[in-house]
Amino acid sequence: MLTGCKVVKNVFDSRNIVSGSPRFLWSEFPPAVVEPSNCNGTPAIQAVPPQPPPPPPPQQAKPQQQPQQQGPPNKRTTEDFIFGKIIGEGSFSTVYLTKDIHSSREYAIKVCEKRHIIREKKTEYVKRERDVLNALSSAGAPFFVKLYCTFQDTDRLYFVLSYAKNGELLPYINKVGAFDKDCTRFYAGEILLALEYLHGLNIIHRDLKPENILLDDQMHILITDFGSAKIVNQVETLNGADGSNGARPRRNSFVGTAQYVSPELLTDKTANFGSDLWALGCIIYQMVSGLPPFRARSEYKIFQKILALEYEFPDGFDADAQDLVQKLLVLDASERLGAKDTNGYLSIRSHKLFEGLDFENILTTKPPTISPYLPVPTANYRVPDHLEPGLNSQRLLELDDVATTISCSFASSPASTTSASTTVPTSTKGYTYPLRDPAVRASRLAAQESSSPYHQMVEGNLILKQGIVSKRKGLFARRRMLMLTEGPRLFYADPSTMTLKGEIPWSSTLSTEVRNFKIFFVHTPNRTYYLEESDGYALEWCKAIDEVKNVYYPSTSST
Ligand SMILES: Nc1ncnc2c1ncn2[C@@H]1O[C@H](COP(=O)(O)OP(=O)(O)OP(=O)(O)O)[C@@H](O)[C@H]1O
Repeated sequence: MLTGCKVVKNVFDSRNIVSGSPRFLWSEFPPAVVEPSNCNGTPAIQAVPPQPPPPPPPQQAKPQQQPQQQGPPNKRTTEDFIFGKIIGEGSFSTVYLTKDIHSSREYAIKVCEKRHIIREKKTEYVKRERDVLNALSSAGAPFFVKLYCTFQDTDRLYFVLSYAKNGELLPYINKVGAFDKDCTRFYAGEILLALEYLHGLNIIHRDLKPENILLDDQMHILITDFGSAKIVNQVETLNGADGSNGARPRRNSFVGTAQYVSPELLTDKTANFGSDLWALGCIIYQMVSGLPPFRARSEYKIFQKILALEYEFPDGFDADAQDLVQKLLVLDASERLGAKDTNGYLSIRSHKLFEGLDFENILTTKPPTISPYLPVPTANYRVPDHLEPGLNSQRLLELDDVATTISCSFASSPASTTSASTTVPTSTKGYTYPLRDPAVRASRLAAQESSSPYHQMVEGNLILKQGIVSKRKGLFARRRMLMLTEGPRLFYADPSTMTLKGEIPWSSTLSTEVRNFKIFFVHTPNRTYYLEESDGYALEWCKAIDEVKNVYYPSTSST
């Protein structure tokens, strides 16, 4: 069993951590997490008789109606906070951004409906989350969401938590596709230190995944979701005598986290500290490659792959990261790297992947900007010096027309994106986009309808440019037919199965970036699409997309 992390504790004890000193903040609130029963004399969670539909979410407190106080009250209520936007929703909770009216500090308040908790039998889950957060917050643990206090009213429980301003880690991985090595090193390092700390307090998280790793305003991690956690004092088993044992009943119902579950949880229904290290291995793999290592269409198949240790490293996977992942994704938990360390995870810390990372000062280190990992191009890129393959003269004429029309730079408002008939903006100068002659456009549309197998997939819009590209997510690439149409729309389909796979969402902020002759990016607010055109026509794609953008979003286009 892995215990103790003296080195880490010493480091952390010596500083004020993350967003403000926990001691200072605690002094503003009840000195320890207030047991709900202390707040207003009623038990934390109790059965309530059936009632009318639950009341609406907490209303904004009205500071001006508050009685004058000498500092904040000892017992908190919703009146002490201004409730702002919803920042997240769990299966039985809603998380609000709030502001403490006394200190003006921002907090995330997790609101749980008691009736829902009881109906869903989540009482143990909620209690465990409170207990673990309390233990961590009392210890002043960095890298974790802090629980400042809890309170309740008749219908709800309230957890006042530190606000992780930058949300979850997962969208950051998805946005860039895969982290570069600096980012992987940094975030893997912080997660490792968090686990050292957690395990040093004899707590196993048991549900570590990128969705449960939040980011504060400085982009340092704040781990959350301790409903599945376990404070270890004896044998850690998920299956207690009563069949519930306080653990989330997930043996047959892993909710979206099957990818990170350790083999021992599947075989023995036991979790140990090494189970979190397994999850760390999965997360490092995902940061480097873009996807978790064990993937399949069903949970059952994912479990089979986990038990068979069936996963692969895609081309371009960093060698140091690969070595560490291989040492963490080991079926026998006692053989995982770090499992035999008695003084923190020193063997993991000294792994080559972490070379150069200043663990001791990581909290005061500015996290690296999250940047995509760009595999070194392997092929020779040539400057295209002839016409685009596959384009016949008819198609070229179409593009000519598009370019001519666009160069008129008429002022049209962004069109709706539903169908060809409604998406053709009319120029104020008498031109019709995309072809000057509506009759020509109509005949090309008719030709497309009768000859293009993609006509339905693009919802009947006229295809302005299409071609095979490799669409990458991290280190994984898929062959796709990319189609730029009126609308504007950017569809992609699987050319072998002839199925529509998705669409790159257009908005005024969509932009392109050419990386080299083959590789280009399409940036959208939530994701950067990494596309590779194997014949070297990346620039042509960007030009076409930019030109179409000029037409539909003339005021936001830079050219
Ligand atoms: N302290 C916080 N700061 C910022 N966002 C948060 C915070 N806590 C939770 N969230 C956001 O709210 C969402 C819901 O969180 P919550 O803890 O209620 O549920 P969950 O753990 O994601 O789901 P479940 O309880 O069903 O497993 C999270 O996914 C997260 O994005």
